[in-house]
Amino acid sequence: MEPVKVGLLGLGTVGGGTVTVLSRNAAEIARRAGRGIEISHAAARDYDPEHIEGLEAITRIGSDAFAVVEDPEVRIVVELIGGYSPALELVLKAIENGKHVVTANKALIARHGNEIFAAARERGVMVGFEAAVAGGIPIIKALREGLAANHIEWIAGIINGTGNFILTEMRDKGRDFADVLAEAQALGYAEADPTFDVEGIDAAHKLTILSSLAFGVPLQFERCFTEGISKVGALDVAYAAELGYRIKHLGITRRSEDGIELRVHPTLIPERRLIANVDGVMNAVLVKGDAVGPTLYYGAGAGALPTASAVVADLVDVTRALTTDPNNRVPHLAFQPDELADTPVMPMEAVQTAYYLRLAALDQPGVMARIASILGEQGISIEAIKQKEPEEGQTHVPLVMLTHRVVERQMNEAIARIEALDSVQGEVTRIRMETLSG
Ligand SMILES: NC(=O)C1=CN([C@@H]2O[C@H](COP(=O)(O)OP(=O)(O)OC[C@H]3O[C@@H](n4cnc5c(N)ncnc54)[C@H](O)[C@@H]3O)[C@@H](O)[C@H]2O)C=CC1
Ligand SMILES: N[C@@H](CC=O)C(=O)O
Ligand code: NA
Repeated sequence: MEPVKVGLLGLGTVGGGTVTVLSRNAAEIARRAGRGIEISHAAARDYDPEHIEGLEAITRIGSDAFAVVEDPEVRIVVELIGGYSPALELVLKAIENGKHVVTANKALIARHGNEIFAAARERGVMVGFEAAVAGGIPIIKALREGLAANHIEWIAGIINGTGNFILTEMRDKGRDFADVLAEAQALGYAEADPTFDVEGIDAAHKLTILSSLAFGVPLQFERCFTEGISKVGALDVAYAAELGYRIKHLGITRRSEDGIELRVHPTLIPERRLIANVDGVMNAVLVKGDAVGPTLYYGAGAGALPTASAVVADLVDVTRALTTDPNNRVPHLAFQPDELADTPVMPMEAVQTAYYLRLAALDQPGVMARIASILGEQGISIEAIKQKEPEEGQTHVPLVMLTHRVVERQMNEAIARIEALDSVQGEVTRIRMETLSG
């Protein structure tokens, strides 16, 4: 059978990796897919021909991405340019032209996926996006197919490689934040706008996708609570370690009677958990299903070849399913499109977690009692409290507390009241905690 013809948009980190994987493993991929998969037309604004293995196999390379989606020979368009525009217009045009799409663009799927999947359904084409979440880890496949028997209860994941790389290097080598971020950018891990990585926006895009796949709800990126890692300091990392915890940037989505939690924030987790020991650019996703129990998926979350592994796996899937009845394909969001539920996403104020708190207070009789009574009045019980040595020349001493679980609204109130005390200096640092056991 004739090889299936692919149009490739973008020849950067992931585009280059995709060319390489398709060329290196061409024979094995064809044995799996039932026919060869070849890039017949590529477009990129700029690329480095010296460093892309397999580039010579591409018949036509230009700079006009719209020419690729209009190319009648192309059956599958692979979008690897990133961003919202013109990626959205290109993907919609490809679908309109009856082409299948594969993309690694989580920003696009999280914000425009509902529209894209509706258009694809209408036209009877497939949209693959395995590379969009946790890079090379086949987590979308796992949720859509492998765990299809389960009522999924919650997911917690380290889903941004750049952020995990930064936290790991800062903790293990005492390196400076900006210096590690520059290295992540040089290695091709970071987003075009790296604030997406450090402020949790990229993780929120991915979590939005995971939540929809797990609970059968439409994509609702705008409802995701997002807090980044830029304020995580060396002091809190060290205090957390003394207490037996690691700080990880987690995406957490949980379903309960009250709705769906959808939140990305730095989180203290017990250091004995496997996921607490996932370091560097590696990602890990913990999924709790009612039948299977907890399952953990681990692998490289960013980088050329790991991400290309997911892009090419989607190409194989699409190739295998080219002739199938569109109604019998695996639904984009795991649940049949007419079966999506309208379970609400809970406001962060209504979410319950335990907390790590750090504050600076005057070392005087009665101060600790006052703080404890404010917490008590808000229904917050303290699990552990430690008074640290004051820094050289400081009048206030650091106090570190771990609390039991409480609704965020109560904690906001308690923090506001503690910060208003004359005996307390500056702001209270708060980091949410999860045991990830239930
Ligand atoms: N770098 C990584 O490790 C991962 C990236 N992704 C996603 O993959 C996508 C691509 O990311 P990278 O490869 O890192 O980006 P990149 O910046 O390395 O490459 C982008 C490529 O697209 C081209 N391009 C941009 N705008 C264009 C336009 N209007 N017309 C034609 N060409 C255009 C550029 O010239 C370049 O060749 C993004 O959506 C990103 O979020 C997903 C997982 C991992
Ligand atoms: N910038 C992202 C790339 C992969 O999705 C990350 O660092 O995880
Ligand atoms: Na993936």
